[in-house]
Amino acid sequence: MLNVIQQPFCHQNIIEVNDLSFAYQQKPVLSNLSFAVQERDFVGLIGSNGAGKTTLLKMIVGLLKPDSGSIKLFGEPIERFRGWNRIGYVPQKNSFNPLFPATVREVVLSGLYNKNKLFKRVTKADQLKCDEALHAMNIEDLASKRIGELSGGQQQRAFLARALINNPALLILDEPTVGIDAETQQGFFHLIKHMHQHHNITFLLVSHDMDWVRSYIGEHPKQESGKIKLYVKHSHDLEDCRETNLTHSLRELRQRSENGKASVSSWRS
Ligand SMILES: Nc1ncnc2c1ncn2[C@@H]1O[C@H](COP(=O)(O)OP(=O)(O)OP(=O)(O)O)[C@@H](O)[C@H]1O
Repeated sequence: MLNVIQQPFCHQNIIEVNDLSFAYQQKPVLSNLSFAVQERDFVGLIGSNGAGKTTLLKMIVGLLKPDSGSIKLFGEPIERFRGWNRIGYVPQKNSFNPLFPATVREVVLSGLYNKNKLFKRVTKADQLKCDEALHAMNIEDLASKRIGELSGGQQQRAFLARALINNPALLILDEPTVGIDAETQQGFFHLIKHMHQHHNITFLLVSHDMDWVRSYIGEHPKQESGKIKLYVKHSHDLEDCRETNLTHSLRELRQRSENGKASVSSWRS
């Protein structure tokens, strides 16, 4: 069983996994897993094929129920959690039939629909959020293409735009660079590093790219459980937390007074 990460005074745990176990038809995949992710951590989840990384992410986003143990999101037990628009999730790469009828715009807009909004009409404000997310990912020109016509890297950007449309505090990415070329991968890693360092986003990333994980997060895992290792990097030195937090509060205050809420256009800088 893992030790829970020590919490510094100024950051909240936004994911808490406690004593989690899961089996597929009696085949155990995760046993007694415990860890916490703090606001503004970048967590790399590393493990061999079949270690249970995707299964873990699916439980964290509510697609699978643990057999035992508990999950809290932003301090709320997952069973009562309603703030799903604070979480952006990009599942493992889907391969699309080129004839799949949805356009990039429709795919990105679908990030706005949770259970409550499923049948809601798309408003002008929704379209604007979509434009901003497409702009942030530099794929405005692809908006009316069918998603299946896009290259792997372009699809990845579209799914990231879908995850960003709600301006989430937490991004959960499952092997986001699989099947895309080395140059696009570098661009993608550069982008998420930038989001982590400058836009206060917390990341939970499954990746087999050990070179990148080591170079950004560090050589040594913070925790290990079963076949899963967690590499963790906070976005700034812990001793700077007090000052950094104050800056964030002021920025938030300013954003609130200027336009009510933060806009995804600030992703692009
Ligand atoms: N729907 C399912 N039904 C039965 N077994 C499953 C199902 N999904 C996954 N498994 C099994 O559970 C184990 C963990 O799978 P999971 O996809 O979580 O691993 P992973 O660490 O994400 O692997 P990879 O690195 O290959 O993506 C594997 O042995 C897999 O075969």
